[in-house]
Amino acid sequence: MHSYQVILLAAGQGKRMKAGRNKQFLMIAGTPLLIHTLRVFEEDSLCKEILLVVNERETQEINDLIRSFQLEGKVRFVSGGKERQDSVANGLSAAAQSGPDDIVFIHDAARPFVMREYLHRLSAAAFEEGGAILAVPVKDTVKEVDGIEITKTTDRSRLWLAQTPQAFRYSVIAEAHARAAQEDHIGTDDASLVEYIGGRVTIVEGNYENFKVTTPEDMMFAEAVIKHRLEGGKE
Ligand SMILES: Nc1ccn([C@@H]2O[C@H](COP(=O)(O)OP(=O)(O)OP(=O)(O)O)[C@@H](O)[C@H]2O)c(=O)n1
Ligand SMILES: C[C@](O)(CO)[C@H](O)COP(=O)(O)O
Repeated sequence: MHSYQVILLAAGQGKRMKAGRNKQFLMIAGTPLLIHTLRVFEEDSLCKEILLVVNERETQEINDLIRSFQLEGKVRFVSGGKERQDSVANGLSAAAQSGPDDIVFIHDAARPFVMREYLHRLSAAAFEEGGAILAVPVKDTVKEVDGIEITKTTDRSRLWLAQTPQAFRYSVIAEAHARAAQEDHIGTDDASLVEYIGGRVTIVEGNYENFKVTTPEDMMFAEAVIKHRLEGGKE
């Protein structure tokens, strides 16, 4: 079992949620979204430290929130950046004392339902392979389109939906972000930056409950997951 640090990303604006504020503060079953996610890592004995990346303007509010839930034990605050990739880069800078083979997780705080068993599988895979991500098989047929015209139907059997955490040996992800910054290369996830420099990233099959809370209907799905778990579904 390999311990890890997690760069927990919470410095976005939640624009697609249309809530007028950072979605991390929105309540799911009476508890803020961010607290649900923080709790997972606070309670995981393999998690050594939570590098919580936040918008500087929200630091005090988030710090007060964390203390009110007594979840400050492993948290170290990091300032977020303009884009998600910038926030990750700031998190990596804060983790710079890590050894080259230390495992770093990068996780969207907007994914509150990741389960501990998957975190442990991911850590082992990242240690063995250098990089690993949670992902789930596509369930729908996926089309490429031009405007409204379908130009291609992709081979679904080879398509997976990337989730987070995405886990890497520190040296691997640090090099990938350094090269991306040097070459102004932007990726929508961190695995793509490792792929960009020819690095190996593997898949650990996760589950569909680990979705990213992004748009208003996701709040309904989130409430349903909590209800299912309270009624005895697996934690
Ligand atoms: N500059 C940014 C942008 C995003 N994130 C974080 O990255 C995660 C995934 O991003 P997303 O779901 O897109 O969140 P937002 O950027 O807040 O959403 P939107 O794009 O709708 O504004 C979120 O937990 C978000 O807080 C971040 O830390 N720093
Ligand atoms: C990293 C990610 O969650 C993998 O699916 C996704 O790419 C984040 O996208 P976002 O637009 O920054 O939420």
